[in-house]
Amino acid sequence: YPPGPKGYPIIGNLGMVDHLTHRGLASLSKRYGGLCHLQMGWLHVVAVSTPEIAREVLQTQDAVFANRPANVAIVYLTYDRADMAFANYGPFWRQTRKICVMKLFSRRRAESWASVRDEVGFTVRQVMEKTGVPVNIGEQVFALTRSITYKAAFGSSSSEGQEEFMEILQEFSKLFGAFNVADFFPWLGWVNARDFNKRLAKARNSLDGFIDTIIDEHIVKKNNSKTKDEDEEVDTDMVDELLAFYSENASKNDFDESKSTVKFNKDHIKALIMDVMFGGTETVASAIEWAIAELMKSPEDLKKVQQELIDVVGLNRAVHESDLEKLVFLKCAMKETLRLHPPIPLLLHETAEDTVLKGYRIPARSRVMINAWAIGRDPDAWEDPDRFNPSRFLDGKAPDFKGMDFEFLPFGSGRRSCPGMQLGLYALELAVAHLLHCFDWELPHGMKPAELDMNDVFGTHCTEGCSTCRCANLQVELSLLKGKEGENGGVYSCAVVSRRIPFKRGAFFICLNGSG
Ligand code: HEM
Repeated sequence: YPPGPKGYPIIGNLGMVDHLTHRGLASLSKRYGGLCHLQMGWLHVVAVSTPEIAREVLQTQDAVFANRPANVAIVYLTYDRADMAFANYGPFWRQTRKICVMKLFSRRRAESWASVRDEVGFTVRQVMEKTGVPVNIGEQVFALTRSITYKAAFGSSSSEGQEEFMEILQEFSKLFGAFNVADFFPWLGWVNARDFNKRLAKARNSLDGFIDTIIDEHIVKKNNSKTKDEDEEVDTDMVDELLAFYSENASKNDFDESKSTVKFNKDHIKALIMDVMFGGTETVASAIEWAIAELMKSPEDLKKVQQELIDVVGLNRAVHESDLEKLVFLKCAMKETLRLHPPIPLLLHETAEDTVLKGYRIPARSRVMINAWAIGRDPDAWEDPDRFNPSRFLDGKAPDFKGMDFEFLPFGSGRRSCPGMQLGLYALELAVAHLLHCFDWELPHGMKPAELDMNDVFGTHCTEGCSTCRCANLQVELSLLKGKEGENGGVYSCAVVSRRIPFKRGAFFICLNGSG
């Protein structure tokens, strides 16, 4: 195996589970090199932290590394990987991805969504009402991207039910990241199986209850519009698009590239909608928030972006989509933000078979974590890597994020790269352009740019706080594995959960003390 810290018998490096973050793995790579191996129970974990090895994984041996790892909760909550993000590489994934890229994620389609424009306009009006008082940009933009994806999925006029849906998503994200012994020791699956499985079933039932009704309403609408006028143009949402492929009894095993037809059942539609909600909400919100934070910290660059907006758009009208292509410096600032703060800092892949990488053995079903965050700050690839400097992208030879430059991977590269890139960039650029064009910003309470806290928290940023972990930023959830509730010596699993970030990756730990 590649070099890595020595582990204990049976549990291996499970005690280092808190190192499975972009920062933790970057620090291990300083010690063990760009390819590092950890043994987490039965699970082999391989971390990749250099552009050169990333190229080998995402390009040279792309097919071997193109599966996705999934834990017990993910398999159950995605209807046995009936979605695109967690489906393993194969005919089902290939055909589903083709349809999603053509029908759901194209830039042309995004631009036709009134929802992006309307929601950005709504956010601007909300900020306007708060002129003179501090605005919580993070909360504001998370609400924005939540609304964009919700309306794009279910219909542009509906915000009814959004809160209920977000609560369901929140429970999903807690379960995706909850510590489950079976993920590390499959033969210990019985330890907390009953309670955990009950929670999983409850969460999936809530989603079924919510989306099945929406799908049924869409089917009725589709049948009615057929009887009215076949050629009439109707405003379609993602459910409408996917229903064009609907067949009640479709099965994943029907997917065969020799057949030209593709059929989805309700589970596929639900799982694909969840991909969009998880993939497209927090990623874009986090990028907008970091972009504003970095520009607040760098007033010279902020001034340049605002001057460009004045030159291109003027001050007598709002920014329009067609302006975006001309906003060269703004685009550079967005690239620089994604370099320093990739919203998905670790690309999670899994090997389909045994392979050899840089002379080391990598077994089948290894979890491969490509550290896009560390690679974006690699001192061999970037000059002054930790400095926010959008001008570095003015040079035509600067790396691009389209997937061919392995030192810059905010959207990944190769087969599993982000299919929502165009859509994500569109929402990101439009939102930042509007916020900087409509308002002058300053830090609250006389704070100086140098005092701005630019630390990040891996995976979760809880807005609720929690007394249990004595840390105001994290909300943790304990579930009793052994012993009595509240008594010392009881063994708990303790998952860091969050209200804000739907996709939590790996930041969990075990408490061995009943008092918490
Ligand atoms: C700034 C915005 C975004 C960023 C930085 C981003 C980044 C990423 C990254 C890094 C991956 C994984 C690539 C890999 O494993 O190699 C990914 C996958 C994915 N993204 Fe995005 N994303 C963004 C926006 C979106 C949007 C708006 C959508 C949908 C509406 C979306 C849907 C997906 C899906 C479905 C996948 C899984 C693809 C697959 O496994 O085949 N993303 N994204």
